[in-house]
Amino acid sequence: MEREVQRVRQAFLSGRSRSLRFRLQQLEALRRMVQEREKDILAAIAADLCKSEFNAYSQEVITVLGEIDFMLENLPEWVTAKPVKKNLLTMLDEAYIQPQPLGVVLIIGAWNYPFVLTIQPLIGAIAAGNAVIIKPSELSENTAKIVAKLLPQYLDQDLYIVINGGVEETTELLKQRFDHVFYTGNTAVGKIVMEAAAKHLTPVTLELGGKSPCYIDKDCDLDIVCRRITWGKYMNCGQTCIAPDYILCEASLQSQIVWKIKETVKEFYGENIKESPDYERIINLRHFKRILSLLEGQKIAFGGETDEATRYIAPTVLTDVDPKTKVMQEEIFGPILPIVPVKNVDEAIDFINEREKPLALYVFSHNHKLIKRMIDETSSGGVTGNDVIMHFTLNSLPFGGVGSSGMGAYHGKHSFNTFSHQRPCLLKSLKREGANKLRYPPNSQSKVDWGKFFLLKRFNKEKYGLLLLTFLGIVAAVLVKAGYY
Ligand SMILES: NC(=O)c1ccc[n+]([C@@H]2O[C@H](COP(=O)([O-])OP(=O)(O)OC[C@H]3O[C@@H](n4cnc5c(N)ncnc54)[C@H](O)[C@@H]3O)[C@@H](O)[C@H]2O)c1
Ligand SMILES: CCCCCCCCCCCCCCCC=O
Repeated sequence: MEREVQRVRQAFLSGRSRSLRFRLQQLEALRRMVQEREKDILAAIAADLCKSEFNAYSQEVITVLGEIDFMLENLPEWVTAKPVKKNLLTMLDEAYIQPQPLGVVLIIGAWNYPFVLTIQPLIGAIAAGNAVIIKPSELSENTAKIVAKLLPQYLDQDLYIVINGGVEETTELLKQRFDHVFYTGNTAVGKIVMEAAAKHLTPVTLELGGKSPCYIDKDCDLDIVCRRITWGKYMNCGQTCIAPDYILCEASLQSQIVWKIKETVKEFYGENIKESPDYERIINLRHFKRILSLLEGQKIAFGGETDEATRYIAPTVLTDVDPKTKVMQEEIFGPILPIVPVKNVDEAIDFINEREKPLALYVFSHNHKLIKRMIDETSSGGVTGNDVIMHFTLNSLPFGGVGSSGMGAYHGKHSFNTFSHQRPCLLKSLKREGANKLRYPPNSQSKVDWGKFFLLKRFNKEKYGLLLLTFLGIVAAVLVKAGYY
């Protein structure tokens, strides 16, 4: 493992990943890979999650292609140095921020959307000029294999490598020194990743999970609300980090919600859900059994059917759920939707704030003020009002968690920033030494007074203020040079 990381570091030190031209070429090659090998990629995702080609394409491939195009379009502007405002003491100097690659980045992918959650961070890391070691999740083994097979056929083979394996390999990898670790997965492993990275003072991005609440106000169109929630909850069989985990609503709405979700499930997946090409399966037996254990002692309003051989769990809704029960203590990450009755929006806000900060928050209402209030008085990684999931699709929004749902963010420019160092640069001249005498010892009250004036004085009319300051600067420089201080 050490040798592999060393090889990638040597490739980074060669400097070839840094030029804009090279980054654009690699991103174009990645796009070609996705387009030319689309069938292989979709087949691998299907084998891992029993996902139809249509679903895999719209949930994973579109996002990846959109992200590459967005990078190609904007990268030339992002990589350029950005001049910054100056003060009087640096008026004649050059001051700018230069984004630079961090170095060698480790990306640990997740299994639930095994392609997009591995490749989208890779796009950001390449765009920022880094070398990358990619560790796909071994739970989605088919996608892991196809990623390891295809990437070297299209990308630089020393700068971007794939290492496959499980806990043992990840543990070994995490002993190495990286310049950034980007991990997507559960909170417990997130802590392990952060602890290992801390040994090298390596910064981390942790894309974790949590129980994302969904508040339904009584002032809303329940037909539409239930259709949107049904889509987001049962997509990928509930194995979505930002799936609505549970519903909070007034008790009087509960039976209507149950009925409308049940009808929508029929509309989406037909009478025989098992036969629907749009309904996925649970990734493995361990997760299947974990999800089933969450049903114990619950009132099942509909659903609950299971088949261990195919790891099928039907779309399920639970009513009058006691917040103290197991299903409300951990992230469900499966097709079970508990409804917890609350008295009103105040109680819903308290309920959310008494728990760990979730990755997403959903609130449905015609009342825009109520939505804004929910946003103001709670915290979560992201929010979608009057819909679910969709904030993930907008690459102008940073995607990430807060508190126990994660740290850092990515997508679009936010990925570029995550994988870049914003290097502050100030380039001075070796001339004009007179002005510098102001800060050299021996110090004096008049030097301090001039320093205060130059560095703290604010002028309303910036243009004229700056001219005046420049003039005063020259006077000060002449006085200092002439030995008046
Ligand atoms: N924020 C996001 O974008 C995002 C995306 C997908 C999933 N998630 C979260 O991920 C969670 C479910 O997925 P999961 O794959 O983490 O669940 P999981 O419990 O199936 O985790 C298994 C993964 O953890 C690794 N692992 C286990 N022990 C380890 C150790 N000691 N050292 C290193 N690695 C170890 C395994 O190798 C494997 O890859 C959910 O909480 C979900 O919300 C978040
Ligand atoms: C054919 C219509 C296209 C609709 C696009 C819908 C995109 C959904 C994207 C879902 C991706 C969710 C990733 C979540 C990451 C965490 O698990």
